[in-house]
Amino acid sequence: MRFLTSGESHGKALMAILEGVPAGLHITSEYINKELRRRQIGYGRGKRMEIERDEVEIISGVRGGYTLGTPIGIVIKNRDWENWKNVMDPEEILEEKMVTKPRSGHADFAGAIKYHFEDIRNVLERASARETAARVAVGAIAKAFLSEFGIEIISFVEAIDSIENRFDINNFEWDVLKRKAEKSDLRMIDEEKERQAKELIDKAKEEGDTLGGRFVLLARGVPIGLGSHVHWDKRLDALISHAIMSIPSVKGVEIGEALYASLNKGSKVHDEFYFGENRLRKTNYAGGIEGGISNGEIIMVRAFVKPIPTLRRPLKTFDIKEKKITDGYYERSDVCVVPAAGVVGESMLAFVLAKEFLNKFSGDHISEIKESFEKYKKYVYERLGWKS
Ligand SMILES: Cc1cc2nc3c(=O)[nH]c(=O)nc-3n(C[C@H](O)[C@H](O)[C@H](O)COP(=O)(O)O)c2cc1C
Ligand SMILES: C=C(O[C@@H]1CC(C(=O)O)=C[C@@H](OP(=O)(O)O)[C@H]1O)C(=O)O
Repeated sequence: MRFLTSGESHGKALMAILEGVPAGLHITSEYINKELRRRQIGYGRGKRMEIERDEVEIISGVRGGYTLGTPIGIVIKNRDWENWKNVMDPEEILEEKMVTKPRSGHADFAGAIKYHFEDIRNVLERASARETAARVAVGAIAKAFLSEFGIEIISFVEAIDSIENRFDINNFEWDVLKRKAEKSDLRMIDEEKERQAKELIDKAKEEGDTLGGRFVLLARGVPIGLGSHVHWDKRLDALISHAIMSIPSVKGVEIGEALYASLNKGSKVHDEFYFGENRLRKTNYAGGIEGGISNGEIIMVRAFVKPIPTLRRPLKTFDIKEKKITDGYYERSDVCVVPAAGVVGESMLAFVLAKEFLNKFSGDHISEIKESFEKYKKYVYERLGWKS
């Protein structure tokens, strides 16, 4: 399974092609649109989200609501295109809106030098996280695939602008957590902490500043055996880290309780075996992956999101045309995108897990894959002496 996206932030549309989805998977645009909506609603977003109302058009690969096993093509229109078509027309630039002042923290500076551009817009349009809308559409399809096999992914915001408030992987209820995250526009699970975080976001906005934070991804139902120890590029933790790190503004990825593990003795952090009912561990500090292979426990990923680069009170910049240090520029911007980044994170994790699942249980039609999965499940239960 693989996908590509294309599209500029203020261009006509975003596109994605997802290849390798087996035939027979039920997909509707209504279902994908719900996921797109989840990415858009999030406390701390700016004016652009008031313009966009992301909806997918399925172009290919699906017929009568079921996948054909052919590449799936999707398009999401940019409503803002109407306001930018003179600037962004692919054939002719009808209105100059040259950007020559790079924002620290964005791709502006390095991109303009690398690609020999005088206009930074040629870089920022594609570096923009607008592209993540297409990833969420792809991720929705990956999630639909995983759910056929009882695999579910959720996310929540752990903290905004704070090292406090670390979630305890060994003590939580899945359904409660999911319900709380879904009902909140900051996707936090503790009402009081969320109230405080919103105050921080409001204050940052007032001050013309921005904020980062952390989100957590959890995947349950992942069978033992996705990924592999045999090569560096097959290790599941490495594949997941790559995918999550590729989300604009994510600067750190932690699998399981990596920080805690680095600070404690082995006897405190390794998940000792015991014989339970369909479970062999009491704890899950490893976050569901050992030796690059899923071990049947919940997969846990924590991502560290930096503050948004575009500041209403901009930092000093280096004007690449004038070749001098000067005041930065500001048009508009989000203030905090941790909730949205979490939803993108779900999509990226879903894609990696679906891909690895298909590597292990391949087949051209969902029914073939189900057969192979059921056979493997039976084998695992027998090996472990569990009741089915
Ligand atoms: C959903 C989402 C929305 C974003 N919105 C903005 C924004 O409004 N302004 C901005 O400067 N950066 C925004 N970013 C972050 C930049 O895209 C990102 O910092 C930039 O591409 C540089 O990449 P890097 O932070 O990974 O180095 C957003 C990121 C995400 C995930
Ligand atoms: C459009 C989206 O995010 C955008 C990501 C982004 C950036 O620089 O990354 C900059 C902003 O766009 P604009 O410059 O048009 O205000 C965000 O709104 C989106 O998430 O759909």
